[in-house]
Amino acid sequence: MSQQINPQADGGADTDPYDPTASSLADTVQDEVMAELLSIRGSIDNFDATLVYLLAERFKATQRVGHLKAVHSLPPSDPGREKAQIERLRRLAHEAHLDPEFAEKFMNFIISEVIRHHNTISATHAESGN
Ligand SMILES: O=C(O)C(=O)C[C@]1(C(=O)O)C=C[C@@H](O)C=C1
Repeated sequence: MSQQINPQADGGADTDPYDPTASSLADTVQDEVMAELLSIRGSIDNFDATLVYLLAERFKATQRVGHLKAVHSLPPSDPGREKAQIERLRRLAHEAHLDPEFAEKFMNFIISEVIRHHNTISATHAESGN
């Protein structure tokens, strides 16, 4: 349960400097409490790794959109699409008992980064003379 997903992500080399037991609490917490904390943290580590892989895949897809938009001289942002995405994600968040305000802020944070990437791709494309 507390095992990492994809423990061979470094190609199998035994060089991962990550210490899943790193903590500033060791001296202040009972052993049993620390054991339970570490067990829960094992799950948190797996969720965080999954989030990173999910975000990497999402950014791969949006990079493709960025190239398509640059080639066809389309604007980086699409407010109509964003409005629909945010409304949908707020609904999903509500169903999932996640704070819809947080879901919206998180989505807007990601989209603003995507638009920054789109602008970079567009500028590079323009420099290369279309
Ligand atoms: O679908 C697009 O047109 C995108 O550029 C992707 C994306 C997104 O990250 O989902 C980003 C910017 C747009 O304003 C809308 C959506």
